[in-house]
Amino acid sequence: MPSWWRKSSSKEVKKKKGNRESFIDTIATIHRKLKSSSEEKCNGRSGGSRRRCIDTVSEMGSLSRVLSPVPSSQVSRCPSFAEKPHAQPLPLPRVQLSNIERTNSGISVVSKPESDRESNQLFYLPLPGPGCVSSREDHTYAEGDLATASISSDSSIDSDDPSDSRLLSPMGSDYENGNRTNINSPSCVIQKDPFPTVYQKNSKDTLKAGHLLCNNQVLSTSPKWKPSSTHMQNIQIPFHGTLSSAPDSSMSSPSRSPMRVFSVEQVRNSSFWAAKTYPDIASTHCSSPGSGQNSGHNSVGGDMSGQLFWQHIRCSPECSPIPSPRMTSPGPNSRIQSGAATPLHPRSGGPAAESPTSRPDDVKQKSHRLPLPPITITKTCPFSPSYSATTTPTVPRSSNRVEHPTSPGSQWKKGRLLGRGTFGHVYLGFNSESGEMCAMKEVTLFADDAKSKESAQQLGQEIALLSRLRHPNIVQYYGSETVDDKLYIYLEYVSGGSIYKLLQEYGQFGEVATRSYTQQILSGLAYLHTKNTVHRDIKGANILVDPNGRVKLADFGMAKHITGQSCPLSFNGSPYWMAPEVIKNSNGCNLAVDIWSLGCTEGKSFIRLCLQRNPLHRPTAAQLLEHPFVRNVAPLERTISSAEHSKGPAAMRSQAFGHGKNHLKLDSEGMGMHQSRGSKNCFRIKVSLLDAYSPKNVSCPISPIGSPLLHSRSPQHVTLIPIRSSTPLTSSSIPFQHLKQPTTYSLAGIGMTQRSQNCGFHTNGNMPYHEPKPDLSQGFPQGSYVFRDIFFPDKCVLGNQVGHSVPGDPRKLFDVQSVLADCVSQQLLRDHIKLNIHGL
Ligand SMILES: Nc1ncnc2c1ncn2[C@@H]1O[C@H](COP(=O)(O)OP(=O)(O)OP(=O)(O)O)[C@@H](O)[C@H]1O
Repeated sequence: MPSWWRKSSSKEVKKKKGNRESFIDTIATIHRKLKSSSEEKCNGRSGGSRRRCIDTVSEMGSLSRVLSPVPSSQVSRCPSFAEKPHAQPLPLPRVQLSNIERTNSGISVVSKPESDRESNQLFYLPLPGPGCVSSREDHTYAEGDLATASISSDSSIDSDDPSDSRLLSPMGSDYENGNRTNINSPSCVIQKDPFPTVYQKNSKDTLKAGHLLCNNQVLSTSPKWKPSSTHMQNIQIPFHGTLSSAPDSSMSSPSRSPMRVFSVEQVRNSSFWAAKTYPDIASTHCSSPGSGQNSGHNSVGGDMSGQLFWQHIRCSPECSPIPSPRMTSPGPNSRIQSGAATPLHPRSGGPAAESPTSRPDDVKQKSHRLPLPPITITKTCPFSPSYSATTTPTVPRSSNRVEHPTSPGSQWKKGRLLGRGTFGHVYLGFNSESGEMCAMKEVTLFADDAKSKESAQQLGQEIALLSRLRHPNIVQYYGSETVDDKLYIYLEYVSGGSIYKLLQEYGQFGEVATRSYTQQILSGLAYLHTKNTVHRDIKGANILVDPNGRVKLADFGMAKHITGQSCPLSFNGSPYWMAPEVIKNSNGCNLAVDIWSLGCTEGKSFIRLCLQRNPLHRPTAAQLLEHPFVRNVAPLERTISSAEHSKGPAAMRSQAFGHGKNHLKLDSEGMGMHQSRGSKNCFRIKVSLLDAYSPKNVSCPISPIGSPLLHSRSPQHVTLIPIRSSTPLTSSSIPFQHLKQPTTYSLAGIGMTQRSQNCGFHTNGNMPYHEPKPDLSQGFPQGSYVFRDIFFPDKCVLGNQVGHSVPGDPRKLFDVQSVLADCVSQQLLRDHIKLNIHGL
């Protein structure tokens, strides 16, 4: 070999190694900071606070331990197992035990230096230690864990990849699917704060931590929920071959989706990416063996020519005219290449395997196999490279489950691919010991990527934020760990997939679902905002649904904790959901940006409330929870449960009405305005959409999930005609203050003939309404759609009276208000509505 070549190669190796270390340093620094923060809290406490501190540390997620800045200490703790009299071997088959060493450290996996990787190594599988026991006392919302951990029998891949079902032009697809901005596209925007402050670390510390991490190769987090067993050990399992524990895709790098808005630096480098040659890609087929899955976000198969070819023939919604140089996902042909061997990434160091429990010669089984007992798995693939990745100390614990698992050796095994995101793939994780499931977000950390560090920062930010959140409408964070060059984030498994996917597969939602989802999203947002955290990427693809209809906000990669009134100006998120102030860089980011995004994502009923250009005019999430569209919405799961015990279809319809408190009353009163079928005592209200009177100057961003109510097929027909507006429409926005204006909507019913004195009210018994007097020449009078009763349910309108008192049965009027509110909500969904009531 020529000397110049050797020199060059040496430099290259050093460079790559340096990049790798630098990248891992970033992760390490993030984890160290989290740990440091936790330790500071701990040190500031004493006595009885100690336990609480431990809990806090545990609850903060494994991140603080995984990426401890002092990994050496963690490592040193591993052998201490011998000193622990309570240390007991795991109930694993003998064939395993011979190769397993245990420690009592709560620290997870530690592997040998890279130089030893080709030999049979011992590395520690993460098992929680006694000191990591979490009381989980404040796990208020843990009840949802089991509900969401249902097993999906669908062997196919659940992908939310918008590219799956669309043949769109790059721009068009981007627009319709709302994917994040393509850094290479003309519409790309600039992120002003590419590096969150919290992750701007001291370089020395970073280097130190990173070095240790590199030496150890594998570090894992402490579990968010740690088993309370007193026999927590780590296991050392001989390692054969590569440590690529989840080498499903050799191209899984933490690169971003082309549709995501990123930093200035990224944008600047876009030309670099566009012009760059991609030896890694060219030399590597991007396939996801066994995935059988829809194409990934930014996936194109194989080398660059393959990418271009695919884009030409398919134009994935996330495809950019300029293919992303950092394609992280298997190509679209991965579906038909299911089971095909995955070529190695030049640095993957070993053969890829889709599943850690898979045999290399049984690819199909890799992606579709059922969870097998540990002994079976072990015999099949006792120490496969990917086996380590599926082991984690992280054990989700719900309040209604045993806190002391019989076996402390809970191990996550990577299962089928659930979806692909910007940073990597998400797999189903199964704990064959406990039977639990989780979602494993896997990110390959290739340090030769100039942007990997930033990717790590973003992931670290997501981890840091998620670890502090606990709410039934937010995907629960379980923990994270770094295994070799892969980062795993363990999350609550939400088996229903995203709203986006559900809409794609099943079409529009009914009103009950829409209202329920909206209400739950708002609940999650309200909680999030109380934490001064803004999600910044609310959209259908990031809202998951469990089998019981419970909604979970997910993907906090763009989330940010803000201090003060607003966070530093940044441009993150998905353009078509972005609030105007974000786009205009006028006010930076604030909590209100999520409200705007919500208006773009759910139904249309909130659109005029949410999509107000002035963020100060937007109602808060808490205020929107009082909107009749979501107020009193019964949880879907409760509705289903109640329906099972109902006496007949009428009761079920009543249940399905959505007003948990009122639907029975409505039914008995014959006021089931949303029931147009079968209820003799009901009247129907029909809605017609007149495009000719569509509102003017109304910002109406296209949602990738569409509007469930725009093309309603629901038999529920509601018609309202706005007759007047106390606030003449002068702009596209409706100041929130105007919501306090008197009600000026209309609802005509049978026999409603009594006209009010000053508002054009008509009454029919207890049924208030307004005479429809649409000023069509003015367009849609938006102001008339916002009325006090929506937000002030205690102030009822009866006849021409506005007050708190409710003559007769208060529930009746409340029902009426609910009905009216529903109608107005419907009214908000349409550009123009025509009254057409049919009495029965
Ligand atoms: N907790 C979960 N349960 C079930 N499926 C999940 C879960 N988290 C993610 N997924 C699936 O994986 C896909 C990608 O996940 P996610 O969006 O979090 O990744 P990402 O890298 O942050 O993507 P992006 O930032 O581009 O939206 C989701 O669309 C969903 O299909």
